Amino acid sequence: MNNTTHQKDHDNTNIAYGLQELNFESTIGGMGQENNQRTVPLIDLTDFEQNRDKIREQLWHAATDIGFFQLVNHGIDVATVREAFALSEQFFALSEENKARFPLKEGLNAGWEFMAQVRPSTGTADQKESYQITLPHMDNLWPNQVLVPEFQRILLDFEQRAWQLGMQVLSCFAEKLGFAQDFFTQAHRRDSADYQSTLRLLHYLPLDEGVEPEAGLWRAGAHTDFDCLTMVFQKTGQGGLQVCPGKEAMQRQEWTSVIPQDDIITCNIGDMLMRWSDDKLKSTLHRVRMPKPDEARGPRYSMAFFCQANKDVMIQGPERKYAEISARDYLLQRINANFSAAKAAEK
Ligand SMILES: O=C(O)CCC(=O)C(=O)O
Ligand SMILES: [Fe+2]
Repeated sequence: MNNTTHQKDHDNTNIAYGLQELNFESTIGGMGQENNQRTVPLIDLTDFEQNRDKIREQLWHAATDIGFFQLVNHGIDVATVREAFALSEQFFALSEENKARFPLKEGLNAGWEFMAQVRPSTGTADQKESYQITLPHMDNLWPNQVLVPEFQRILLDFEQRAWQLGMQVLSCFAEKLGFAQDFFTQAHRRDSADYQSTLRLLHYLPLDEGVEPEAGLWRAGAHTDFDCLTMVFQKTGQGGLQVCPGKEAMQRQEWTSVIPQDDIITCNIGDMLMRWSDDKLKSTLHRVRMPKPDEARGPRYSMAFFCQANKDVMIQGPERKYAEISARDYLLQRINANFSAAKAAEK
């Protein structure tokens, strides 16, 4: 097989994969029903190195089964998490004019956007705004010391801590997949210009008093994540995240609520790691629903850290189930697929 044909085969595989994902996403945007019998496993990271064997098995079980797990005693102090949340709230409280000084850099996951994310599953914009930090692309995107004092210093430190914890979790998956323990750490090097892991601050908009939201609106429409591992920091009492794990749940459109807590991090596997693990680790569909009439109508804040392999890293599982693809091309393909689906939904 010559190089060109070989390349074409790869492309076809990738396109087929993308379409399959999309068809599936566009059928899953409805309300469905709740099933709160299922639970998301809670994994205690106390004395991680001493307990590595046990923790590795617990992580693997959760990630190959439901694709979601929660971490407790994870080493990021709750005061540090609250400090980051406080800065996030200060940023989103700025005037629109001030926030608009830090516009999202298209395709780079850096900067501020307001209701700009349209999900293929729903065809509507998520009822949220976000500010994303992706280290190589932050020129002109940091609010200064007058606008939000200490924003840059504290959030850079927080990003580093989140990265470190993410790499710790990924080291367990690396071992189970037969890779070196630091395999994913090398693939997510923070000092590289190809780094594309992202810390995203999220502000889901409050509901107007006495006005019921239109049907079909979501704080975050049903989706799977593109990355390897997502770590979501949430606040006690600010619920809404729901997961739909596996084929059976999907057929019945059954959604299970995740209970948020300040000192717990909710994690999920993304599509990139699912592919990298030859589909052993599960990237599970999830969404953030609007508050019900009897629930608090205030804003919801969360912070998500997305571990996305550096652009130049080649992705292929130990069993070579899928063609090799660079992390750059993989993400571009997923983003483009979403973009065309959003366009199609507008028509
Ligand atoms: O805010 C949350 O709880 C989840 C956010 C999420 O799923 C995402 O940003 O991909
Ligand atoms: Fe997500």
